[in-house]
Amino acid sequence: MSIILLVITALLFGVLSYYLWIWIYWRRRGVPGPLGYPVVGSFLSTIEHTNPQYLQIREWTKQYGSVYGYTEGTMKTLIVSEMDLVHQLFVTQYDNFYGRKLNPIQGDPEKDDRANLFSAQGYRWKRLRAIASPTFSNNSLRKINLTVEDCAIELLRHIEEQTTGGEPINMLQFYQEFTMDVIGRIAMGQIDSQMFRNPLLNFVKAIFADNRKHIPLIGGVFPVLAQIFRYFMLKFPFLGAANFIHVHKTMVSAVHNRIAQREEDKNNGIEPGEPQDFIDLFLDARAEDVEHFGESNADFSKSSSYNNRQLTTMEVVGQCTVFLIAGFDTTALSLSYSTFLLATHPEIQKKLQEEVDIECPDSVITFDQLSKLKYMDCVIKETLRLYPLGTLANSRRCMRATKLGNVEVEVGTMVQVDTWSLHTDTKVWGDDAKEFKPERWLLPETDKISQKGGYIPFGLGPRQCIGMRLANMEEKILLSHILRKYTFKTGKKTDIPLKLHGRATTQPESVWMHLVSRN
Ligand code: HEM
Repeated sequence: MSIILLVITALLFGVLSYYLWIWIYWRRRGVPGPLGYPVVGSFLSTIEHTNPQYLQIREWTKQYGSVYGYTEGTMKTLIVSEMDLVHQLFVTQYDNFYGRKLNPIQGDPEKDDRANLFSAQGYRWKRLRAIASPTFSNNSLRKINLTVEDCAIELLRHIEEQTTGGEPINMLQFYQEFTMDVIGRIAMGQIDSQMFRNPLLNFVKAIFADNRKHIPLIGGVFPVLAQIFRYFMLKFPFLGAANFIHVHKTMVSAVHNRIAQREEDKNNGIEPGEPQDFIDLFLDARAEDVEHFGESNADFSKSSSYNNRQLTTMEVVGQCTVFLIAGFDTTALSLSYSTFLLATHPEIQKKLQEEVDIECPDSVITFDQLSKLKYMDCVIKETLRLYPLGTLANSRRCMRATKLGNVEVEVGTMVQVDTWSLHTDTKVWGDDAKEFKPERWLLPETDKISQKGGYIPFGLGPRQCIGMRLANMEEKILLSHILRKYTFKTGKKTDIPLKLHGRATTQPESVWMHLVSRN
């Protein structure tokens, strides 16, 4: 009995010592930062939906400087907000940082059959990126442009219906309907518009909502149990992943239905036509007989000539799902922030309306007209400078021990860019860094800041956001259509300043606007 007690005590002591050792990881290395609490580290400060983690990180940067570290359970994260270090992380030291920060609950990016472009790393990422890239080429976007235009006109119809009595509307909700419609139609075979009656929307929205704090917590604090919990979580939706499982299952059946349809067409001698959506595009790259390619990342290097261009069925599902999730929320938020900034800066809104009136005089807005909207570009860029809503993705995992600035970074350490601080750093942007000034983007030196790592709303380097140009196109088309007819005006219900919340992305709670007709 006493031996059992002794063993248990020794085990407990060992486990506790391990957690304490990790907890003071950055202190041991002489790197400043918040300590938080033993075992959980700073998790309690980064996990609350009402206290967005990236705004918390910005607060810590004010306190600890541009390079500091914190722990979340066993996860060790170095925060950087210096332009030079960001450039090293994403570009010059890419080979040392080719993975992204992931919680162990998200699965093993090298083995998981559901890995997607966002989570994959090394060879696997390279293969997925090579297959997905043509989807966002100029030619593909030109075709997608027609669908986006169609969705914009449909949204305008809803706006008209719901603002006839001069009532304000929550633009965030309208933009979510729009982006969900676009991505549903281009990613997953949705035929017609389902605006304001899309059964999938609430499930996708809920993925970004606040009911799953225990999931990152379990993954971060008990990485050894993460895979077991993940297994049960995906089997039993009540454990917290119900919304994700629903979206995943919907995608699985959309992909399987399409495979069956293509088989039937083939048997009936019908030639495959042009790909209709992302499912078709990815199915064209599907391998018949492999379940997982099992690449080894051991000798991964940027210059490798690895060139397998095939996908497993589960990878097809994974790609479409990640495009649905990544493409829906981010673009709707970007539109919402632009709307808020335009309404609170009427002179800028007027200037933008003048540009749209001149460049887009006809009822249809063409792909080529979009490149003429120079001031619109400035407005969108400046919005994302002040509200870099997708900061979560601006992270990397150290894959080879190296040095970043003065800090020795060990394999497995995560590095997160504090994009909110970087984007308003007065050393980079000048004294007016916090002001909304789209004109700054007319100066050639501003674009140089982007190349040097000072402006990264879509990240930088080989893993830069693949949907950047699609998002830009959606925003330009929709804003042009709206601004030709209406002027955004704030009202009693508008939160000024915006109330921000969120975890994966940083979102306004609402963006209530009056849409005043220009006629
Ligand atoms: C305003 C809208 C958007 C913002 C602000 C945004 C932001 C970001 C950021 C910051 C990254 C990380 C880049 C890096 O690590 O260097 C990223 C990656 C990614 N984004 Fe976006 N994004 C947006 C729209 C979209 C859209 C429309 C899609 C797809 C339809 C998309 C799909 C992805 C994917 C798949 C990745 C991972 C790329 C990779 O690792 O190779 N995003 N995004």
